[in-house]
Amino acid sequence: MDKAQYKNVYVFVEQREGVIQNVGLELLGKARELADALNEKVYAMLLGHDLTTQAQECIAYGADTVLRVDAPELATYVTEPYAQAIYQIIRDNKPSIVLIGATTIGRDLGPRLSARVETGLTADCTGLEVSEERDLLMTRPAFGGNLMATIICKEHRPQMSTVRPGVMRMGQRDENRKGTIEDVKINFDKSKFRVRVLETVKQTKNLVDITEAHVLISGGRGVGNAEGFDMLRAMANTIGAEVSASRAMVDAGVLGHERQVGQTGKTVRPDLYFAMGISGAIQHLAGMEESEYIIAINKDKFAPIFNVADLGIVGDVRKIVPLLTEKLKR
Ligand SMILES: Cc1cc2nc3c(=O)[nH]c(=O)nc-3n(C[C@H](O)[C@H](O)[C@H](O)COP(=O)(O)OP(=O)(O)OC[C@H]3O[C@@H](n4cnc5c(N)ncnc54)[C@H](O)[C@@H]3O)c2cc1C
Repeated sequence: MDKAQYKNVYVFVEQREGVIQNVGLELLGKARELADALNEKVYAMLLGHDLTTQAQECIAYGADTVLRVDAPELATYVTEPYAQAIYQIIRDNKPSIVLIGATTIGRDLGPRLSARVETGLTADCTGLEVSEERDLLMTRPAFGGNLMATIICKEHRPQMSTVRPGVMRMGQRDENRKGTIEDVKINFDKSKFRVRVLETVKQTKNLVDITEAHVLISGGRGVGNAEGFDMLRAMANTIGAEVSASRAMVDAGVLGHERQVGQTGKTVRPDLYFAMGISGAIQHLAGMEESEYIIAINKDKFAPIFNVADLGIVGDVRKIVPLLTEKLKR
């Protein structure tokens, strides 16, 4: 493989019902950094049907060129048409780097594409950088989060990576940024289409998205039980916060998995994160240490959570939280 033929950073910008998912914009920000370091360009791959202003959004968030594929086959996500479309783009353009959000869609699409273009894929990266040799250094937790592994795709191109939502910081939106939009036509091989979407049924249960919350009050084993979480909810209600939890409390059935913070839960980056009775295991920290401001309450002054906290309170959450809630109400 002649690596010199491959250049530029490509991002799969996921949209659902026409709405660009934040992870796509976060990846455009990271792609901008990588492309600037390599002196290359950022390409957004935007797939869907009846697309309107989404391509301009991609430019505002850092894309130099948007490759827009607007086709009825791409109206809703189905693996084969999406994989065929991106495969054709990769084959025809030879990108050096391809970034995909580790959403349910990205986790389905990424491996299929990497197999098709015969390259490697590093999943769930938490850090991406360019080495002096211009290779992509893809860092991700390994061995249950106990160490960080940096992986290089030395012999193949493109270098492919998935990144979970919330891990990279979204760049500043600049509506005056200039870029180009190219409409790409895909020659679909419909004989390979094995799946047809007959109906989409929306989840009726109102699931919160803790990654969108500005303030999160997270409880761990130190909060104890459902009653302890009622106390956290009362505090959350006074300041318009959301409640989340460590895995220990999700495994205990106190909160649903959609509210779990950490390596096997969600990665969050709120303005303010309360860690209540959470020890600060590495798998928990992996999901919240990038929060703007962290307040930890723990009765053990040696708890590792205090290493990442901006403000630490050594004491009993069950005593402190009601007092804090009263003060906040006032
Ligand atoms: C592969 C793998 C993936 C994992 N993924 C995740 C993940 O996504 N998210 C996650 O959170 N964990 C995850 N874990 C589990 C993680 O290792 C820890 O076991 C878990 O985070 C511990 O939760 P905790 O802090 O609530 O409980 P503990 O570690 O038991 O800590 C409880 C803390 O509460 C304090 N405390 C007790 N009583 C009080 C009180 N009255 N007032 C104040 N403080 C009190 C204690 O001092 C202690 O520090 C994962 C583990 C593995 C192996």
